[in-house]
Amino acid sequence: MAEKTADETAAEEPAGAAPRCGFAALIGEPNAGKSTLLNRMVGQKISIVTHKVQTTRARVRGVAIEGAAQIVFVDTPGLFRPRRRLDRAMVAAAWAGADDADVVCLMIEAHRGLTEGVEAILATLDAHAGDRPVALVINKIDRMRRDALLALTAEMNARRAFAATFLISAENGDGVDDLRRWLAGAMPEGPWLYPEDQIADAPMRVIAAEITREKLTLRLHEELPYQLTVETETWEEREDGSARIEQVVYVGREGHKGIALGRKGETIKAIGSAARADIAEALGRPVHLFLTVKVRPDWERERDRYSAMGLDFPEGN
Ligand SMILES: Nc1nc2c(ncn2[C@@H]2O[C@H](COP(=O)(O)OP(=O)(O)OP(=O)(O)O)[C@@H](O)[C@H]2O)c(=O)[nH]1
Repeated sequence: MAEKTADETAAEEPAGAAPRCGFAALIGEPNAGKSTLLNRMVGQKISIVTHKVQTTRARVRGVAIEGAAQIVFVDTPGLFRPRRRLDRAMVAAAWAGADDADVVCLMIEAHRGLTEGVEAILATLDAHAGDRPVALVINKIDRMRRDALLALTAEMNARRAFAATFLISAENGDGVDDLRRWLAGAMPEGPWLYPEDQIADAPMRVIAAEITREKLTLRLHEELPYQLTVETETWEEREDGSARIEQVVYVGREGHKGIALGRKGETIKAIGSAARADIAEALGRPVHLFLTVKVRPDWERERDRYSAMGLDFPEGN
């Protein structure tokens, strides 16, 4: 038997190709399908998906492995015209994610095409992308005819030269493997950043809060769309292997507290049990979840609320 070389003993990656590893950012308007795509590529639910816009608040990352490459995704909040302070923090976080990445994917919705919002992103994109490759990802192709898709591909590429264009459906998986393979090839050569079994690096407390917020958003629909945030306050590992978690739901107004609690606390109870089930599944062990609803009219102006969501606090008014 031939003697082992240093390379063979060190590398966990598949033999043959040199290991690659880098960062990829998905940018796009709210609701483009970034979280759905990320969940599909990464294969685990780490960023919440709802029919609502602007659901991604924390900069949650996931890692996909493709052959000898590891792709670290920065899941960015949707990009839109900022109006409030929180909006500005989210937009700044999205661009910061793009600035950190080796490859940027601009995701648009097939049936909406080149919207004003996409135009606004294109106007800022070059300043952020520099020389790095930018791929165009046209999502939701299940909602559009093939000839119209080809026309949109041509229109977008006439507007800007993209390194590659992918026609995908994040929902049913069409085209996603091609995109992942291309991203893998675009990653710089270098050692892997994460061991293979560690695929989400968002702290579990943040993921647990995101899960509860997803349940609140699903249950409360139009009643309280963005004026709430969830924080994990305490997390206690218990001897029997379960976790005891206390979370606070911050709402903006007294009236919203009543909506979140529901009659005789039924709403928050249902939300709590749905969230508990998902958190227990994500953790792989039993969870005791305690939710409290608090009114905090100024939470959008408080620095601590931002750092709890993994966002920088924007200066100014
Ligand atoms: N028909 C169709 N719907 C999709 C597809 N991908 C995502 N969606 C839906 O589009 C909606 C938004 O998807 P998300 O993944 O939450 O979008 P996002 O870009 O992460 O949204 P923000 O977090 O608000 O920025 C959800 O209702 C998805 O089910 C797709 O390929 N086809």
